[in-house]
Amino acid sequence: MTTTSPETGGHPGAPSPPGLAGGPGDMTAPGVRVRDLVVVYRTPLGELPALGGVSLTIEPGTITGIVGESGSGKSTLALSLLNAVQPPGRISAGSVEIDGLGNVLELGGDDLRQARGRHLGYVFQAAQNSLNPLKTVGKQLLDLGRSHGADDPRALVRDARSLLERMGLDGARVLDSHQHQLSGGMRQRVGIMLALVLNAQLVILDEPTTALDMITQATILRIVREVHKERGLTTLMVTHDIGVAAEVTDRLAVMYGGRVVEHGPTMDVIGAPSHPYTQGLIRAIPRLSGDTAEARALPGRPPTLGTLPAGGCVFRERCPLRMDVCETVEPPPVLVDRRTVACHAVAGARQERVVREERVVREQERVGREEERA
Ligand SMILES: Nc1ncnc2c1ncn2[C@@H]1O[C@H](COP(=O)(O)OP(=O)(O)OP(=O)(O)O)[C@@H](O)[C@H]1O
Repeated sequence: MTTTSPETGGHPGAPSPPGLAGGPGDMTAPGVRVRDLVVVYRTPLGELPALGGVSLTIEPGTITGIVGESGSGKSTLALSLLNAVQPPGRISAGSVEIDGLGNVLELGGDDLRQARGRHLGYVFQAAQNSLNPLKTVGKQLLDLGRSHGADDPRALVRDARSLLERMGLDGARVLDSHQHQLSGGMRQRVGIMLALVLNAQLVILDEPTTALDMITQATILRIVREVHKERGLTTLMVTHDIGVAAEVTDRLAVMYGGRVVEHGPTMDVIGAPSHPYTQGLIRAIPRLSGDTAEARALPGRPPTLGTLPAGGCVFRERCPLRMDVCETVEPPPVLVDRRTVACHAVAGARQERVVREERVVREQERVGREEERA
């Protein structure tokens, strides 16, 4: 994670600092609509897509988890929500509509800095290495507050201390410390504090608990949930750990090869995964699948930018349900049992079920008519 703004070099922070007009009390959790988002990275093989047309609706007030294997595009998607993809990457198509902001991909310069400052709080991967080594955490906090118009530094410090203490740290001591005086886990919690302290309404956390021991991880997840609820936020949490997502999120988006392959209520997705990739992910984690006798790793490897197939389904090489159509046609997301799933086999099975159910209804109607006539 990093809390460093790609644009300003400072913490991008979060909107609506204490005392700022239009503060958190006036705000509601924003919804986010990502449509047909394509992000490419320049490589020796040319520009290759890390996101291949992602569409995802994040409901206001939810904690949405983004899960998937390494390289599936989770961080690229999180960066895109802030219009913060950096070279050699480039957003080449699509839109990201955030309530109250509009399409963030059309914002630039000061508008974008303001948007990040006032509406979006985030912690990116490697946050533990992103603090300024020359300044205490407290000094950096005050700089952050000043650059975002917080008019009550004492309230800011009070809030920061309270957040740090809730995460099991000595708040006053941490604020007086320089980066080198803090462990990696402590710095990670400082990053989370900085993302939350200015009351952003949309908070994006990229792997907030990696490198933390289990107890600290559980504490952080509890705080994220509590603060989310207390402040009425919309929260997006990127994690490669589906167990973490199960504990804290309301909704889950599963990514593979730069696509969202399944998205729906967390309990539904984990309890009865639809997409063959999600099924494989869950089967590989006995404590989620309940199948403690047998953790079955997904066969094969996830694709890299260079090995992603140009057409058809990106998962087909590893898919037990592979059909001819998967070779050539990319499966569009379809609504199945309260969730969207991008899979020809799942869509086909759903279609067959619908046809069967329609046949049953027609048959019942026919019998009913005959009984009436008789
Ligand atoms: N700066 C870059 N230059 C070239 N390719 C990149 C760059 N950043 C990411 N990629 C590629 O884009 C794809 C998506 O990467 P991304 O970091 O978004 O995935 P991720 O799911 O967040 O992975 P991880 O869990 O390892 O962080 C990967 O194939 C990755 O190698």
